Parts: sequence; structure tokens; C-alpha cells
Amino acid sequence: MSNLFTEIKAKVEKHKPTIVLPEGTDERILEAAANLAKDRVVKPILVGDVADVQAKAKEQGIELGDITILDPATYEGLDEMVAAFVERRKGKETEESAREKLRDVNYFGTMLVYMDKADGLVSGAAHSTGDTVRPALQIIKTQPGIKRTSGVFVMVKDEHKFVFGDCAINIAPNSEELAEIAIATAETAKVFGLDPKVAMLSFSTKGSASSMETQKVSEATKLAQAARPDLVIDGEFQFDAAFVPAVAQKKAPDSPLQGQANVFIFPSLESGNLGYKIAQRLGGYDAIGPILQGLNKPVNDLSRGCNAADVYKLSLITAMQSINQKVTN
Ligand SMILES: CC(C)(COP(=O)(O)OP(=O)(O)OC[C@H]1O[C@@H](n2cnc3c(N)ncnc32)[C@H](O)[C@@H]1OP(=O)(O)O)[C@@H](O)C(=O)NCCC(=O)NCCS
Ligand SMILES: CC(=O)OP(=O)(O)O
Repeated sequence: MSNLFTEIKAKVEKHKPTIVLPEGTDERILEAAANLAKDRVVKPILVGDVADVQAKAKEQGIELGDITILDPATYEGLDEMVAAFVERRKGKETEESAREKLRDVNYFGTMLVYMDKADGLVSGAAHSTGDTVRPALQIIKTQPGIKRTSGVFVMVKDEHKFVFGDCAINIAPNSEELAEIAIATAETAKVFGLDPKVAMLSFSTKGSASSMETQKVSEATKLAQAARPDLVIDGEFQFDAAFVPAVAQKKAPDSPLQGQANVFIFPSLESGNLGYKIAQRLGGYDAIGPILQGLNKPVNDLSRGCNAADVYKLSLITAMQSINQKVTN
């Protein structure tokens, strides 16, 4: 495990937050839950039919020990949960529709977090991002002052570390949304020990091309710089001009980034999602996330292409977010 996760583990194990893993019959989730419990870093809660979860674990040779398994169908606090859900959704759900939705493991798990029965949630190994995050957007909601949540990846290879955003949520952000994503991602990067140097990515560097797309990024750059003059944010940049000092010298010699960017903001979800997967699969980077930024409580998504180690690491990050949020609140 890289230094980054060894450090996070040391921080988290003192508190042992409770993390809900709603996909209780997925073998990667089961393996990660067993390892998290064995290493005594977080307390996992698995969701699903108890017999099914236990059978799947047995089939995989995974020892669950005393890990809690909650079944939405038999959960004794369900009436209280239904009432809290209806109240939270203020006229958007009836008791009947709430009861129906809470049969879904992601809605159920998210309500456990909302009701403080758990500190955070990690899901998405077996669900699409939409199905994973929609309950959080509706129930947990964004922090005051944050308009939209966004999803970033911490990209790690040996001691190299970068943050990529938005790779998960906002399909076609406008310039204001992109500026908000850039600022939130810079703050997330600090949590991972980076001194953020934020590049706003495009297919153009400092006006080398001009189109609606490049102007959107250039406008977002100005908005982010104006909102947070304390942060190093520049754009618009092609990836090479942001990352390779020799190319930066040629394309943007006056930029404070100097080809040293470590936070990359993609102009659209198409580019962000493709970009992280290319760095992961061709570049050999570990891609941990998507980590959702700006929510009131930590709920994080996984790629369906994840492995058990990814689930373990994202659970550690989720636990760290819950500890940090409690300190801040
Ligand atoms: C995230 C996503 C599912 C939300 O879309 P949706 O379910 O259609 O959302 P809706 O527009 O119906 O809104 C549902 C709720 O979420 C809120 N919401 C939607 N997007 C949000 C965002 N980015 N931040 C915060 N809240 C958001 C809405 O305000 C709404 O709240 P309300 O019900 O309290 O009024 C959608 O943007 C999406 O599909 N994104 C791409 C996901 C993806 O496939 N990524 C690639 C793989 S990682
Ligand atoms: C983050 C992501 O791309 O998720 P998935 O691979 O499950 O679509």
C-alpha cells in the first residue's frame, strides 16, 4: 500500500468509523469488508438478505466474523426510516413510495448515513453511478454554499499523486459550474497532502484555438481565479502544456503552473471519465473514486470495474472524510 493510504489508515483506525457497503452480495465488497474488519480500521455494515450475503461469502471462502448485515426487508427501524425519508423529501415522497424506494439497498444505506446510524457509504461496484448517487443527492444533499456535487479521482502510482475532476457527475458543466468544480477539487487535493496547482483542461492553450468550448474553460478559469485568488488555478490548457515543463515553456511561458499541475479539471464528463480510465488502464495509475465533493456527509461511488483493493481504499477515504467533517462541524 502506498504511503498515502498507510497515512490515511493510521488516522482512521483511531476512530473506526462505521461505513455502509450496500452491495452485500458482491464478492469484491465482501472481500473488502472482511479485510477492513480484520484490520480493525473501519466497522463495515453490509446490506442484503442475510442468508444470501452469508452464502455468497461462504462460496468465496470469505470469513465475515461479526460484521453487521442489515436486510431492508426485516430492518426493525424501518418505520422510523420511512418517516424520516418522507420528512426529508418534503412532499416529493408518500409513505408508500418511500417504503418502495427503501427496498433499494442504496436508498436504504444512504438513509442509514442520513440518520447517523453510519458515518459514510461506499457503493457502485454493482450499480451505475446514477443509481448509486441519486439517493445521496436527494437525501444527504450539498453543503451550504455548494450548488453541485462533483466526483473526483485520486490517481496514485508509486509516490506520484494527482487529482482529476469531474469524472463522474456533471455531464456538461457551464463555466460557473466548472469554476465551482475546480475550487472544490483544489480543496480535496489539499486533504490528500497536495499543494494544489490546478489546470483547467481544454484542447487549446491560452487561446491557441477559439470555440464555445475553449471560451467556456477560459471563462471558468477567470471565475475561479476571481473567487479564490489564494489558489493557483490557470487555463485554458492542453494536458501537455499543464504537465510537461518543456511544453509549458513553449505554449504558456508566463503561467504560474510551469508544467507542474497536479489537479486536472476536465471540461466535460466525457473527457473526465475517459481521461481517468485511460490513465488507469494505460498509464498504470491506481484510480480511487469517484469521491463525491460537497455533500453534507460522505457517500462515495465505485466503478463497476473496481477490485476489492479499490473498495478497501475508498472505504478508508470515506472514513477519513467523516472524521474531517466531524472536526469541521
Ligand atoms: C448524477 C445524475 C444521476 C443526477 O441526475 P438525475 O437523477 O437525473 O437527477 P435529477 O435531475 O432528477 O435530480 C435529482 C436530485 O438530485 C439533485 N442533483 C442533480 N444533480 C446534482 C448535482 N450535480 N449536485 C447536487 N445535486 C444534484 C437535484 O437537484 C434533485 O434534487 P431534488 O430531487 O431534491 O430536487 C446525472 O447527472 C447523471 O446521470 N450524471 C452522469 C453519471 C454517470 O453516468 N457518470 C459516468 C460514470 S462515473
Ligand atoms: C466511475 C465510473 O466510470 O463508473 P462505472 O465504470 O461504473 O460507469
